[in-house]
Amino acid sequence: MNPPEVLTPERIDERVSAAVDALRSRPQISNVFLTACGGSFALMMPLQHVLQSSTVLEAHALNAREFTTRAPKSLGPNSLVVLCSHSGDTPETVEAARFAREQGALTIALTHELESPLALASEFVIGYQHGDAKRYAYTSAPILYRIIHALVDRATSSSTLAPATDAVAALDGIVEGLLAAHYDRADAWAKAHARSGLIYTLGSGPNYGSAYSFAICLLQEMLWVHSQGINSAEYFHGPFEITDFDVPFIDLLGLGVSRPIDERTHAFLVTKSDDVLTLDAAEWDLALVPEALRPSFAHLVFTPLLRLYAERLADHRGHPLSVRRYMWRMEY
Ligand SMILES: N[C@@H]1[C@@H](O)[C@H](O)[C@@H](COP(=O)(O)O)O[C@@H]1O
Repeated sequence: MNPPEVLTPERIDERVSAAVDALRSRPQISNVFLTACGGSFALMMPLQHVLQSSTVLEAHALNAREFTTRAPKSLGPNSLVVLCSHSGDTPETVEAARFAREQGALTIALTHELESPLALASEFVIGYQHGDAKRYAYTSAPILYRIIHALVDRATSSSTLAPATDAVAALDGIVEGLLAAHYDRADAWAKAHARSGLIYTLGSGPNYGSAYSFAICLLQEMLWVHSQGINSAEYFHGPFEITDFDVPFIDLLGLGVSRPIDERTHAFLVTKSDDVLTLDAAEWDLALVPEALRPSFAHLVFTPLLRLYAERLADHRGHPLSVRRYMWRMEY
């Protein structure tokens, strides 16, 4: 059997350049809507963080159905709408692209399926790599990261796209090194949690999306484990009351301005739960990533690292990540 066809880096880079040129030449961009569903929506959360913390652009990360239902009054020809759908046929995301174009917004969509309804509905379409033959640098999240830095540069007259692109080029080495280093730990954690019915995930700032997608996509959707992705900044405002010695948590510790949020939560958590898996970005070798970018870059590492833990969990539970009860199997 032939290996599945993978889009080449050159082809992806061409599409990224076309989208970057389009957002550079747009006469005005005053707001940005980052919209998708599920795991693809989670990819938008760190982008909103980058835009809000470094530009005066109004930036909104919204589920695609929320986006079309709210029909933001500020959406129009001065808007950029960034969409993502792996399949390219999630109806809510396709409808969001159509709606955005009707309002005159510039639409840039990422999808793995270049002939899909989303690709046809969007003005600029960028494909990405996926599956065993992928390079992490050419998967969806790092491509979005590059595009958002082009927008930061436009909005602030800075030059972050080149260092962000260089940082992304280092992603494969960073992720592969960490996957090898974490394999035994992930396997032991997964074996210990082969019967766990519930696992919470915690993260904040640009890493909240990684915690959220791990909870809703990997644990709930794919492994049928009860979960919630809790923003560490919200932990003391309700969720900490369920903490107990035998309640499992995965706690993501990020970098930069969000780290004190994570550290405060972590310090409390480990005194009350004996079952905390801590993944700490401060332990990684990020020498090839400029220091200023490391806080927002970390999510590009957390997501594939968490996937290793899910894959080991799937193996120990005898529950492949591909199994669904309802999704894609019936009308809903
Ligand atoms: N884990 C995700 C889900 O969260 C999402 O609802 C669905 C549609 O996603 P997409 O629009 O990216 O194809 O598929 C994936 O399995």
